[in-house]
Amino acid sequence: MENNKLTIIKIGGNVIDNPEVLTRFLRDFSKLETQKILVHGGGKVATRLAGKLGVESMMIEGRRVTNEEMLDVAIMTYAGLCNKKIVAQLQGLHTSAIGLTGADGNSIVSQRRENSVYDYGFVGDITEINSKWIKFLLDTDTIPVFCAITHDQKGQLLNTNADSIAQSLAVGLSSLYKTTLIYCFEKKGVLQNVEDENSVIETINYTSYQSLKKKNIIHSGMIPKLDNCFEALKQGVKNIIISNPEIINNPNHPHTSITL
Ligand SMILES: Nc1ncnc2c1ncn2[C@@H]1O[C@H](COP(=O)(O)OP(=O)(O)O)[C@@H](O)[C@H]1O
Ligand SMILES: CC(=O)N[C@@H](CCC(=O)OP(=O)(O)O)C(=O)O
Repeated sequence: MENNKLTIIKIGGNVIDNPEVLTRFLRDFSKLETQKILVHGGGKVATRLAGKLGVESMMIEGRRVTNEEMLDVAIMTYAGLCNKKIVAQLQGLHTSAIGLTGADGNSIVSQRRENSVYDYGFVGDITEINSKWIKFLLDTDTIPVFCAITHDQKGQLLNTNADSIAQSLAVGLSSLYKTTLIYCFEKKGVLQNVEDENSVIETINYTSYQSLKKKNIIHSGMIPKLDNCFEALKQGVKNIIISNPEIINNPNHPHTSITL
């Protein structure tokens, strides 16, 4: 185990929602020979369960509007169903994993988003990462598995985008570890043409990002993801990759590297 290297991987809803892809990913993830943290979303699962419970889903600019009922659905889905299934599979792979919300161990503190044009409800923006406690877990060979729920230190849980959680963890831990941040989703990387899997853009810097956005080559969920990448780079994270889960056991697999 390389103790000064840390790999933070975020998996999106389309990976979580496909049991075969998830199982294969977790098997490869468990074999990674660096320290590691897993962050997962599950937006698609939450939307589906909310529908079954008669709770309407609304997204604005890639973020879920979260009223009290939707917050309950988010907590049940992310902190319960998705998180515990992943942790159980990791235990089955003989790794020691612990499933966490930001409230557990006071690991991720956020504040309710107030100064926005829209009222997102119970949505939190991250203000602090408890790096010392997370390092303690890593030092005892425990793999933290974070879901998309944080807390405000006043007793309130908040829904927080999983891409932002991965970004903040990478920023908070990059002074302690040589940190690599990998966003895994269903495509091989950021694509020149979303319909063509083989059009992976190898490198994106801030200038090319602006131009790709203007041409609408990059849109919807990819915009907040890349905003998170550039924020992480600005705050000292050195290595950021976007690809699909196959990147974990094959570094030569196509992927997009994000640079400043
Ligand atoms: N140029 C692009 N290359 C790849 N995906 C893109 C691009 N532009 C927009 N997208 C969209 O971004 C989505 C990924 O964002 P999101 O759904 O938030 O990811 P995640 O599954 O990690 O939560 C893809 O499903 C795709 O539809
Ligand atoms: C505030 C906000 O938008 N939270 C997200 C958290 C889940 C998430 O990020 O899931 P994916 O990574 O699968 O999209 C949501 O409820 O959809």
